[in-house]
Amino acid sequence: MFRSVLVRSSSSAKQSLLRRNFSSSSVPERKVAILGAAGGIGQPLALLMKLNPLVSSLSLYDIANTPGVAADVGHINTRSHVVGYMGDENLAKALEGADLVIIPAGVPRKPGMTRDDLFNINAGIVKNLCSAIAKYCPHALVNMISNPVNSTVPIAAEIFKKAGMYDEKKLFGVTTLDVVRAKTFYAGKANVPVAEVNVPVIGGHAGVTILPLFSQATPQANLSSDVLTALTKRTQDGGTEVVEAKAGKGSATLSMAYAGALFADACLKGLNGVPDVVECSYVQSTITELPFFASKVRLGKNGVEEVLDLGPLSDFEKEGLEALKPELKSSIEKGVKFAHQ
Ligand SMILES: NC(=O)c1ccc[n+]([C@@H]2O[C@H](COP(=O)([O-])OP(=O)(O)OC[C@H]3O[C@@H](n4cnc5c(N)ncnc54)[C@H](O)[C@@H]3O)[C@@H](O)[C@H]2O)c1
Ligand SMILES: O=C(O)C[C@H](O)C(=O)O
Repeated sequence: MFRSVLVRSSSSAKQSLLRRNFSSSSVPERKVAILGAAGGIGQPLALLMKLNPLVSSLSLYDIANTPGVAADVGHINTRSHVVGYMGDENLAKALEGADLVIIPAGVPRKPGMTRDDLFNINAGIVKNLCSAIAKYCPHALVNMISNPVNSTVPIAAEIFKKAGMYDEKKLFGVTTLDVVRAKTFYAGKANVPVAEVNVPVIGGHAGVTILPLFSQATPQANLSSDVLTALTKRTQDGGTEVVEAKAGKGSATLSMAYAGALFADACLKGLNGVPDVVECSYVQSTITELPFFASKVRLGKNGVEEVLDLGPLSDFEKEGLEALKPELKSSIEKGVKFAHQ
């Protein structure tokens, strides 16, 4: 019985009342689709996006269990209209009209695995979902969470190119969790209020390809090189720290949902014309010789408005930058090759 449109958040009369109320406000209508919405990240991310007043329509898609998630989240008395969709045959409806698609679909790591060990399963999932995006919402921004992000973003780009709709300004690998972690760990060591901390994180999203730039952290603190080395390593290993603590029950979900919601909110603000929205993200880039690279990005009405320069790096960070390039290059090439098989 759940093979077609599944759960509506409230009666159609109530919905049209809501639409009337909001159409008179200056907040544009925005449809956000989450693919993998019933998963460990998908559920709390659905909750956080339901709380975001910039969202008018929330589309929750998964291969299983979306009826319950949509019914549950849909009862929350916030702006958006929630619809759950399940199964391949409903993917088109889930995507049609989406302004932003967030993809946390795929398997997570277990202890002892690298993110690249997820490639064989997740690459195929991402390929299929991106083919559908190309068909049903080619103008949407895409926030890729599924790992290995260093490869899944290039896969998405190639699928979009094949479909003739690739716009490099609209494809983002979500690396916000690295920034969230760098801020938390830095605030602890620098003994400054975490809410005031900013730390850019560049490169990619796996091990040494994650490079926090503590030399650019604000507020600056006089930390020793040993402390900075340890902070860098902890940021690079943050995902593994969670995978090990969860002992076989998956990877970061709650902090990732928070990070995913932050990044999605920034994308929506950019789409809505809010000026000076800057976040780190893994995007098509020319600031290094690598075709995809995470750095600070200014978001605007069409997605990426500007990929910002790296700024001055310490000698330690310069070494880290050179050290990450071979792994990132090979992950990108692996993704590109897969998309053409
Ligand atoms: N970018 C990051 O910083 C970051 C952080 C944490 C996790 N991740 C990655 O996010 C992914 C999801 O992690 P999780 O903990 O939510 O996993 P999970 O297993 O709890 O949830 C994944 C969900 O995807 C769904 N799914 C599988 N195939 C699908 C398809 N074809 N279409 C739609 N949905 C599909 C599953 O049914 C499941 O509900 C993993 O690849 C993980 O490594 C990335
Ligand atoms: O570490 C993982 O496998 C999940 C995610 O990429 C993370 O950084 O937490």
